[in-house]
Amino acid sequence: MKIVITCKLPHEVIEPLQAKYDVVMWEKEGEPMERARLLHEIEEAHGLFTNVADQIDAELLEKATNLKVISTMAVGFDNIDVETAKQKGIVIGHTPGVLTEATADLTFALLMATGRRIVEGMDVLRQDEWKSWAPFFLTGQEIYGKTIGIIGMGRIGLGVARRAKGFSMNILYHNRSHNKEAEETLGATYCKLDDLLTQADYVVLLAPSTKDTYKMMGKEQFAKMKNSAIFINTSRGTNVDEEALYHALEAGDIYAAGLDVFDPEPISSSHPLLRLRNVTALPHIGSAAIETRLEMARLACENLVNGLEDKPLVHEVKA
Ligand SMILES: NC(=O)C1=CN([C@@H]2O[C@H](COP(=O)(O)OP(=O)(O)OC[C@H]3O[C@@H](n4cnc5c(N)ncnc54)[C@H](OP(=O)(O)O)[C@@H]3O)[C@@H](O)[C@H]2O)C=CC1
Ligand SMILES: O=CC(=O)O
Repeated sequence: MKIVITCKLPHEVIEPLQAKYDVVMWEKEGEPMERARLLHEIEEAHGLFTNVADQIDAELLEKATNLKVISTMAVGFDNIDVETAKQKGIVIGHTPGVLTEATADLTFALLMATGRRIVEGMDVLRQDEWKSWAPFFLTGQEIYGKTIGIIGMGRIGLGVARRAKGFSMNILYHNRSHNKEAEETLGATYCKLDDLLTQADYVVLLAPSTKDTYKMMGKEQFAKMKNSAIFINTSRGTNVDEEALYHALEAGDIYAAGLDVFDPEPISSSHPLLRLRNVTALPHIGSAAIETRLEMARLACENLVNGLEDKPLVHEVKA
C-alpha cells in the first residue's frame, strides 16, 4: 500500500512505515507539499499523513479513489472536509492530548509576554532606544490575581486554567456545556460569553474552528471587553474577525492582543496587525516543543497504520 506524507518527518518516525509500505514523503523542511504534487500523489494513495498546512478538501478527496485513512498531526481538523471523507468511507485520525500541556504553556507564555510587553522590550534594546530606567517606561498589565476568561474550556483550556490558578487568577469560562472538572478542581465559574467579555482582564480563545465559532470574536465582542483587557488567540484565525480586532487595538478599545494563529496562514509581514505595537504575534507554534512534536508524529503514524490495517484508530475524528 502507498502512503503520502506531506511534511518532512524524522527518520526514526518513518522507518517503521518504510518497512511495510511504499512511502512518498515531501522532503522540504518547513514547507508543505506543493498542492499539484499532493493532487497527483493522492490518486494512488491508501494512507495520507497530513497536518494543519494542507487543505484536504472535496477536490482532493475526489481524486483519492484508494484512500482508506487520513491521519493529521494535529488536534484540530478544520482543514479536512470531514463530511466528504466520511461519505467516501475514509477514516480520520488526529492527535488530541499529547499536545495539551505544550500548547497550554505557549498560551500562558503569550499571555505573559503580551501583558508585560516582553517582545517590545527586546525590540527597544535591539534598536538602541533604552535611554534610562523611567517610572512608566514599558509598563504593562499585572497578571497575578487578575481575572482570566477562557472561551473553550476543553483539554487545553483546562491546562491554561491550571497555570492561571498558580497565578491566583480568578477563572471564568464559556463553553456550550459545563466543564465539571474546571469547576470542581479549579473553582472556575461558568459564564455567558457577554459576561466573560465584560469581566475578564485576559480573554483567551481556545474553542475549535467550526461553523458556530466562525468569527465569534468580532466588533461587538471586542467592544464589550475592558479597555485594559488583553485578547489571546491560540485556537484558529477563523474564530476572529481580524479587521475588527485591528480596529479595536488601534482605537484602544482593548489594550493588546497575543496571537499564534491567523486566517489565512502564513500571515504576510505587511499585514496591518503586525504593524501594531500592542500585538505580540507568533507563527502557529502552540505545540512546537520537541518532545511534543515527536509524540504527535508517533501518534499520527499509529492512527495511520491502524487505519490501513482496518483496526480502530487510537483517536478517530467522530464529527
Ligand atoms: N495554536 C496551536 O498550535 C494549537 C491550537 N489548537 C487549537 O485548540 C483547539 C482546542 O483544542 P483542545 O482543547 O484539545 O480541544 P477540546 O475539544 O478539548 O476543547 C475545545 C472546547 O471548546 C468548546 N467549544 C466548542 N464549540 C464551542 C462554541 N461554539 N462556543 C464555546 N465553546 C465551544 C468545547 O466545549 P463544549 O463542547 O461544551 O462547547 C470544548 O470544551 C483545537 O481545536 C485547535 O484549533 C490546538 C493545538 C495547538
Ligand atoms: O494547531 C494545531 C493543532 O494541533 O490543532
